[in-house]
Amino acid sequence: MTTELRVLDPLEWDRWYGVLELAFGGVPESPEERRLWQDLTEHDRFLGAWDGDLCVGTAGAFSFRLTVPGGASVPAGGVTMVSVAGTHRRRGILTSMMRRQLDDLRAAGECLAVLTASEPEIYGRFGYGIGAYSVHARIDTNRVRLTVPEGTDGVSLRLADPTESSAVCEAVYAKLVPARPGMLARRPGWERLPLLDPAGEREGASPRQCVLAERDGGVVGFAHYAIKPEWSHAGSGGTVHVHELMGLDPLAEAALWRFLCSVDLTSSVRFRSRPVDDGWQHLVSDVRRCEPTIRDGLHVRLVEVGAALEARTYQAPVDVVFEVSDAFCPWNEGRWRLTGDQKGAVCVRTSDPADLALSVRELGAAYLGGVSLVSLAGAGRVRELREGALVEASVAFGSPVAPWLPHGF
Ligand SMILES: CC(=O)SCCNC(=O)CCNC(=O)[C@H](O)C(C)(C)COP(=O)(O)OP(=O)(O)OC[C@H]1O[C@@H](n2cnc3c(N)ncnc32)[C@H](O)[C@@H]1OP(=O)(O)O
Repeated sequence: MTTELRVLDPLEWDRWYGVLELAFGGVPESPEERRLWQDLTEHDRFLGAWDGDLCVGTAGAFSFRLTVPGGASVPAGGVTMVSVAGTHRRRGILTSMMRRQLDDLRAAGECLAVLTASEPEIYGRFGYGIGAYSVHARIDTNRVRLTVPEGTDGVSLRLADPTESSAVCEAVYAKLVPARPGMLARRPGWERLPLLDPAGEREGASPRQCVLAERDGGVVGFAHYAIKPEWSHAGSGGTVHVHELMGLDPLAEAALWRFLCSVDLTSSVRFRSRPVDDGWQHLVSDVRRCEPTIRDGLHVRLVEVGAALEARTYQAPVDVVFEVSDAFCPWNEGRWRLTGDQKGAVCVRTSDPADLALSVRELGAAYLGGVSLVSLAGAGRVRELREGALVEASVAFGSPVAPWLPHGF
């Protein structure tokens, strides 16, 4: 069998997307969700695998800008909509699409590729490491109390229509993007993503609601949420589902959490995909009862090791030589000397002896500062060849703010 890989023709989008839908189980998406993804498709960066006139594989890359430690906004290919038809699986089609895509990203000068995975096992072989994790939890508001910081009462709250308040919410979001590694600057059109609320997918919950946090006449935070009422003979026990919560400062965030934890006729607040260092954990009286669960979030691939390591800064001075292995992108293989600090970095090829040996996958995991090189070494994934180099590099790579990607793509 030969399959041909080619750039997606906009006229073929429906057939192409149908392959993706089927690979994910065949439940049709709502027309509004389908329309959103069609509008966001960057056709010249999306690929189809064709067996004759049959589409059998899909993959795309969005043109993102990703915040890296130090606050720079770095071009990154956002790998998405990857699928292979069930009739054609395990014949190397995914591998051929990943090959073409990474070559294309490199040619386009993007030193990073990122994705969220349907299954974490798929992408390690292509050099992706898990660079950001997220937390899911459920606050039992009958049992768990919230203690908010002094000054929280200075934040006022106002219910708003999610669509009408989109611009002010986006302004808050935009201010937060440079402050946290892993966040993506919104491209035009992406402001529609948080408003996506297909009626058929609410599972008994209300339409999306919005509360704005305000101070001194300005919006300092917002939450998007839905309420799922529940009644039994014992009374009410509804759930608040938090879809997004963003605050410009701790008081705004605390005011929003307090509001969500005190919605009448509800007894729990559920959320998925919050940062691992989120403030709510320190506001609640009983974190164990909230059953926090950690999950892989953003997978990171250094397409060009040198350029990627130069694009971020380092929280402590570092001068190390990495011996990098990268079977899938051999142009990265070999020794690289990284020298850097909080102001900037230089990463160049060297023939000096190596201090640390690792694969590009571990560099991807450590890149955003949320996974320490020491912990990777503890699993045997990083080898220290010069005493002291591991701690030096691990400290330098760390980020005071945990990396986080608030949404999938
Ligand atoms: C960023 C995103 O879009 S995530 C979405 C990913 N897509 C999905 O989950 C949809 C459902 N799954 C699929 O469509 C397909 O099974 C895919 C895309 C995951 C894999 O496509 P295939 O063409 O079968 O992969 P391919 O044949 O290139 O496999 C390459 C290797 O990866 C392995 N592999 C592929 N998929 C998986 C998997 N889900 N779990 C573990 N290993 C896998 C294969 O066994 C193969 O290993 P080998 O080289 O040692 O034999």
